[in-house]
Order: sequence, then C-alpha cells, then structure tokens
Amino acid sequence: MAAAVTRRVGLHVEATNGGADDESRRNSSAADHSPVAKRINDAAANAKRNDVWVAAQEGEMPAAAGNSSQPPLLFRTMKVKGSILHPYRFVILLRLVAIVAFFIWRIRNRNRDGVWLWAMSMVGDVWFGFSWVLNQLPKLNPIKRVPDLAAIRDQYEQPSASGGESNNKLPGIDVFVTTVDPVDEPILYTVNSVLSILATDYPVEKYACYLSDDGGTLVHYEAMLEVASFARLWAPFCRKHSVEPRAPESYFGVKRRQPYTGSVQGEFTSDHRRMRREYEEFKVRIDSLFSTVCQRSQAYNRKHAKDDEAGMVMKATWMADGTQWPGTWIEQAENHRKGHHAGIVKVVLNHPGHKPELGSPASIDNPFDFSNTDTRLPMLVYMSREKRTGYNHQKKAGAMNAMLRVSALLSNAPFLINFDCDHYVNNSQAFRASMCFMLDPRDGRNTAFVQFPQRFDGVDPTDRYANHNRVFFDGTMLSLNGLQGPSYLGTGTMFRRAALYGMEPPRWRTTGSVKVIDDDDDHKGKEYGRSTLFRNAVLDDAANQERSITPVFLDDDETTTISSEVASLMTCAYEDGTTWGRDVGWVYNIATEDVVTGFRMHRQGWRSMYCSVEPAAFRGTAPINLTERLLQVLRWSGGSLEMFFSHSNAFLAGARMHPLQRVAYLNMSTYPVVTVFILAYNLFPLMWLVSERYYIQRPFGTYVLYLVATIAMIHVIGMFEVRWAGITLLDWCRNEQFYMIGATGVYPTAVLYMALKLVTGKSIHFRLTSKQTEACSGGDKFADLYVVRWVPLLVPTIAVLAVNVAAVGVAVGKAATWGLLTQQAQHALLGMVFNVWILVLLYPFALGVMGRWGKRPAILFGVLVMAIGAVAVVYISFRATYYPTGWSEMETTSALGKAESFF
Ligand SMILES: O=c1ccn([C@@H]2O[C@H](COP(=O)(O)OP(=O)(O)O[C@H]3O[C@H](CO)[C@@H](O)[C@H](O)[C@H]3O)[C@@H](O)[C@H]2O)c(=O)[nH]1
Ligand SMILES: [Mn+2]
Repeated sequence: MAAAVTRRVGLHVEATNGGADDESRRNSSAADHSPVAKRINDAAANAKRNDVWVAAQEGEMPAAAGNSSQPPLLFRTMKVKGSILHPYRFVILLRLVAIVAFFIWRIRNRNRDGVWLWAMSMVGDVWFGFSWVLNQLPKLNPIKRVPDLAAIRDQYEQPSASGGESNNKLPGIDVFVTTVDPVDEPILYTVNSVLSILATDYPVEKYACYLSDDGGTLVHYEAMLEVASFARLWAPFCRKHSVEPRAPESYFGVKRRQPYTGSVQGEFTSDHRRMRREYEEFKVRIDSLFSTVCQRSQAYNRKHAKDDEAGMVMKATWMADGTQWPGTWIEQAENHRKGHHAGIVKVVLNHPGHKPELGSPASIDNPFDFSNTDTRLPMLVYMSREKRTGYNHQKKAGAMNAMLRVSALLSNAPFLINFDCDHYVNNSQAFRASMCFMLDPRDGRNTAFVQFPQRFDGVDPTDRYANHNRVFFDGTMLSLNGLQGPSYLGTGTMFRRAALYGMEPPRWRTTGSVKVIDDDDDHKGKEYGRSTLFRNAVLDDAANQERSITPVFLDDDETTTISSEVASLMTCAYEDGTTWGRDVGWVYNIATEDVVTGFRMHRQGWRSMYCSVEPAAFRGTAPINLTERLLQVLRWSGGSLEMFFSHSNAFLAGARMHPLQRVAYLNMSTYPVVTVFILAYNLFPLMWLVSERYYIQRPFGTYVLYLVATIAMIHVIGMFEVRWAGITLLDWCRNEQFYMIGATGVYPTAVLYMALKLVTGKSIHFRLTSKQTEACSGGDKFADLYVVRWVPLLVPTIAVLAVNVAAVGVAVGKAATWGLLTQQAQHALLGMVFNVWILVLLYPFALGVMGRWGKRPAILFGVLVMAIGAVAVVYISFRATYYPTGWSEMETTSALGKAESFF
C-alpha cells in the first residue's frame, strides 16, 4: 500500500517535469528563429513552474564602459519561495533547540547505575547532533541557476553576413574521456561516449576530443579509427535531423521518440532506417575488433617467425599498417604489458579548419543527402601515457594530468570538460549551457568549474541501492550552489584550464598579472615541469581566456619538435620534482581525486556553479550489483576520511573559503565516523537479549519521547527538501535506506582502513568500479541485481540484521510471557519499534544478499516471520525453564523506573 502511494507521487512529479520538458523543448526549437520569442516563452513557462522557485537577484553588474549598454546576463538565478523556505528554516531551528534541550535533560538525569553506558550513548548522541549540524547548516540557502541559451547565442554567435566563416566567438573546449580496460569498461560505452561528443552541437572547429587509454590497448585505438569513420555519417545525420540524444546506443534504444525538430522531415524515416543499419554494422565491427587484432597479430607473428632464421615465434601485437603496437600486447612481453609500456599519442582526426564543408547529395555510394549539412568533425586524439614499474601512476588523476599537458600543446583550449568512459552527452546544448556560467559578466571570470548532476541509465526501476542519488545531486548540490558552489564530482564537469593550473581567481589577484607570469624560470620548472613549450602554453592560457583552440598538425614534418615534446609530457618522470598532483592539476595520493581537486580551487577563492538542465546534460551507468555498489561507496568514504587527514583538511582552508562551504567540506570528510555510534546503537539490542536491566537513559518514557521527536523532525525537514529539490518520496526513502546500509557495513571498513593507514602509513589499492554488462546477463537487463559476491563488507550489516530480528523475537516473547499490558511488555514493544525501523531500512540489503531469491520478497517475509517466531519460542521456553514461578527481577525494574508513569 505504502509503495503504491509512493509510486503515485513519483509518477505525478515526473509528469509535471515532463510537461515542463516539452515546453522547453518546443521553445528551444523556436529559439533558433527568434531569440526574443524564446525568452518570452521561457518567462511564461517559468511562471507556470514557479510553485517552488522564484527569481532572485544575484551579483553586481560590472560597470558598463562609457555609454555602451550592459552586457546581457547569461543565466538567471532562482531561490526557494518564502512560504517553503521560511518554515523549512524554522523547523531546522526548532530541531537545534530540541537537541540542545535533550542534551541538557540527559545531563541532568544521569544514570547512577550503568554510568558507562549512559556516557557512551551521550558521546554518540553528541556526535549525531554535531554531524547533523555539519550536514544541515550548509543547506539553508539553496539556489538554482538557469542558463540562458538564447542570450549566449545572441551575444557570441551572430551569423556572418557573408555566409562564409562564421562569426562565432565561443571559446574553445578540450573534452577528456578516460578509460582503462575495454572489457571491464565495455568498449561499446566508450565509443558511444566519444560519438556523442563528436556529434554534439558546438562549433566543430572550437573543440577537440581526447581519449586517454590507461590500458594502452590496440583495440581502443582501432575502435577510435572505426568511430572516426562512422562519425562521418553519424554527426551529419544528427545535425541534419536535430536528433537527441546523440549517443547512438541510447538514441536507437529510446522507445518513445520526440517530435521531429529538424528541417527535412520528409527524409527522416529513410535516413533513420539506414542509419540504424549503419550503426548495427558499426557495432559488429567494434565487437570483432578483439578477434581481428588477434588474428592479424598471429598472422604477422607466423610470417616473421619464418623470416627469422632461428624460427623464433614472436608474440607481438600488430597494427593494420604492419608495425608493432607500442602499447600493451595481447601476450604480455617486456615493455608491452599493463603498467609497463611506452607513451602513445595518435591524432585520429585532425583539426577541421574554419570553413563549413557541405556534404554531397545522395548517391549510390552514399545514401544520405548531406548537401545542406556541415560534415566536418572535431579533432580527435587517442593517447596512452607512459607507464613504468616502480612509479605510482595515480590512476585517474594521473591520466587526467597527462591529458591536461598533452592537450595544451595540441589544441590548448581555455576550457575543458571531463567524462568517465561510461558517460555520454545526452543533451547537445550542454557545452553551451555551461559556457553561460563561464562567460557571464558578473562572476564568470572567477568560476573555476561548472558541475552537472550525474544521471544514470540501466538502474532497476525501484532503484534498490539508491544509485540515482537524487537527494545528493538535487538537494545537497543545490544547497552548495547557494554558497561558494558545488563540489567537483569527477565526471560531467567543465573546467577553466587556468584554475587547474593552480592560478588564483582574478578577484584575488593582487596585481593584474597571474602567479605564473614571473620571470623566474626555475620556479616555473618546479611548478609545471621542464617543457618550455608547455610553459608557454600556460602563459598563453593566462593571457587570453576567450581564445579558440590552436590546432597543431602532428604529421607535419616541421612539428617533430612538438611530437617529441608531447612524448616527454607523457612520461612518468615528467612530474618528478614538480608540484603536479598537489598545487597543479588533479590531486594525488587519495582514493577519490574529485572532491579534493575541487576543494583546492574553492580554498583559492574560486567559485563553482551547478548546472542542471532538461533533458539531462549527460548520462552514465551505475553499478546495480550490491557488492559493486558497496565497494564504490567504500572508495568514496575511504577517500573522504583520507581527505580529512591530508593537507586538504577543511580546517586548513584559509580565509577565502566561505564559512559554510568549509562546514560542508568538513561534513564531506568526516561523515563515515558516525558508523561507530550507529553500529553501537544497532547492536545494542544484544544486551536486551542477555538481561532486562540495561537502560541507556531513565526515565525511559521521556527519553523515547525525545528520540521520537528529534527523529520525526529530521523527517519533516526531509519532506521540505523533497519539495524544494523536486525529488520523489521514493528517492528519499531509498536514500535513507542506503545510508543505513552504508553506515553499518561500509563506513566501519572505511574507518578501519583509515586507522590502519594512519598507523602503518600504507594505503590500500581500490579497484575500478566494474560496469554492468548486458552481454553476460542472458537477456535479463537487471541480472546484476541478483548476483551476490561474498565479501567481508557484507558481514557487519548481516550481524545487525540478525541482532535486530532476534530482538523483535524477544519482544514478542516478552509480550507473550507477561501479557501486553505489563510494563515489561510495553518497554519491549517500544524497543521493538526501533528494531523494526532498522529492519525496514536494511530491507534492500536483505533482498540483495538473497540473490535470485530476492526476486520474490514473499520468501524473505516468510523467513523473517519464522526467525522471529523461533526466537520468541526459545525465549518463552527459556523463561519457563529458569523462572517458572514468575519474574524475580520485576520488582527491581519497576522500582528503578518510578518516573516511568508516562506509560
Ligand atoms: O587508473 C585509472 C583508473 C580509472 N580511470 C578512469 O577513471 C574513471 C572513474 O573510475 P571508476 O572506477 O568508473 O569510478 P566510479 O566509481 O564509477 O566513478 C566515480 O568516482 C570517481 C572517484 O572515486 C570519480 O573520479 C568518477 O568521476 C565518478 O564517476 C573511469 O573513466 C576510469 O576509466 C583511469 O583513467 N585510470
Ligand atoms: Mn563510473
């Protein structure tokens, strides 16, 4: 019943949003023709939507030079309307008062017997209260910002009168995609990610796409060659018919197609059909790459073995042009294995030049008529940094830093966007949308990064393990957006290159110049490394933030110097003796590089912006397998504690960080500690199993009353957040449940890990989150949900489950022994409410460890009832055997509980 209600609320909210989407989609198609009309429409749409959010004023306008008019604002700011915001803040205040009163009351009513228990629980409660404050304070002022695509078009993209080179002033963007393994991170995701980037709606000559392959596998490189050739059809097709999304797998997977918004509807159906066939063939080619490479290599190896006098069979992996692949080989060999191979850069697609190139009309060879469509493609680069044994490669952060340097020489865009290989561009206006924040006349120059929410495909419909994480992506992030800005979340983020280089934000620069521009060459060498070309690129970056990209053609003979310089930028040794990984680039020596990298920028005084658009800008995949999900949360919580014990501790942030932003970071780096107390409380019923006499606090009735009140208030606050964040009740419940699952099983491990690291100085290796693969699931889309992989991480939560089931059993047993109306039974039942609540929270976990049986929750309930019944029976018979004449403790207990007349 409850589930049905939730579902209905969910549907309702979705329907409302869906309506708004249609509205904005219609608007965006009209926008190309009339920006003014769009803005009017937008305002109307907003008026309809503003039952929660209302317009707000933000920032000072820069003084207009002379009599010229003010530059237009590129985004609008919204705040939560007063009738929701004020009561929300009031309840928070009320709860603050309540917990203070609670502590005072507890101290006044100290237990004289069992002080140790009382004191321990007191420490726990103080921590609960404190961490709640850390979590709640930064949420007082949520802000939403809406990019104005029409305004940025008006200002930066005037069509040129002559129709030749466009008069487009949008700055350049380097797009980074990281991958490691073509199997663990299915190559189909990676090629879709790159295709969606190549086909996105941003001027092609103004962005470049880089794929970093940490595995150094030939299959990845050849996949990029296939992508480049397929994109010659795919990108013009997307442009011609304005299709969305532009990742083919999702595009063809969409059930309900959007209304057509292109300009040649007549040709759409046949183009679409042909394109689908092309894509199917493309997928077959990608699938067969593994065997193609293998067979080719075998053939070459046999041939060379014949040529070779000694007849030695080589085990090399060969490229199509008959040369050996410099990266890792299928059969491992010296210098060609994982973690030990040369660096590789290959420009797969060169910079396209500035003039649009229309395609040809349909012909026998080419069934698509692209005669009115620009067929150019942006620059595409494959790279794999050098790896050597004995070096710490710093995982993703190391890969990102290598890309940051290499791209500085090849295209040097002032902005960059980074994606994990399992994320793709879902809304082709996304790049432009984030640019609205970077170029806004108010505080754009001080904006280091624009973070988009992460949205996921392939999550089971009820989102058992809270993969969508809407409470975080829509609640927490909008709150930070009202402070200094959202934290960096690792993927779907646009950066200002200068901020990654560790430069100061303009508003904090004392002179007009930037830190990097000083003539002390030695100093720069220490910061950025030896490469002069790279240091010059850094200077260029500091000088001009609105530049286009500066293409370099690696194949050119004159650019051999650049080639060798690029090679040196990718070596392991390049960073030796520099500040890479600390003051420059992505931050090292931590399990999660993302939050700390953003933190470094915030402490320098940069701000960040949250950009949530409809339809979602980017989408990705998330682990729906319980073990995978828990391991992911383990890495995050471990990384968060590491952050606390590092130079990135929030207390050390310095004066430029917004005070509440600092509180938020403190919360982000201490939250797993709560597990100590949660575990203690959750396992406490164990004591009730042994004896009746343990009380945390007396008078027990008042204590419970306080608990119920403070917990209820958390939920009331939660309901306000559900309302302003625009999420569903289900999202919220899942979040509560997964919090408990994490806090009982994962956080203890994280705390232990951190303690070990502090003592031994050694950190543990976290593995890659493996992505779900439909291929191995035999048709069941959510098969991963039903696979249990046993890891020690599961044990504490199972223990908590068992203890609480037993406690319910004992409570039932007591009620049966003493009769419902006795005080013993009432206390037991009251305690039981707590146990049942824990069980409800852990319900998804229980389903998860059941594996395939979890498909039928009825079985779980059956087992539960039996277990509870069994414990109850054991209790009753135990009582009957040892206290056959009645309860000797009865008098003691009621004597102790004089003040418990409440019940
Ligand atoms: O040695 C490595 C290891 C990882 N990666 C890439 O890093 C990304 C993230 O790794 P993954 O294992 O998928 O982590 P997730 O848990 O899925 O990622 C989340 O958490 C990470 C921080 O722990 C963030 O960096 C990610 O952006 C965020 O999506 C992937 O693209 C990998 O290909 C590398 O390039 N080199
Ligand atoms: Mn991921």
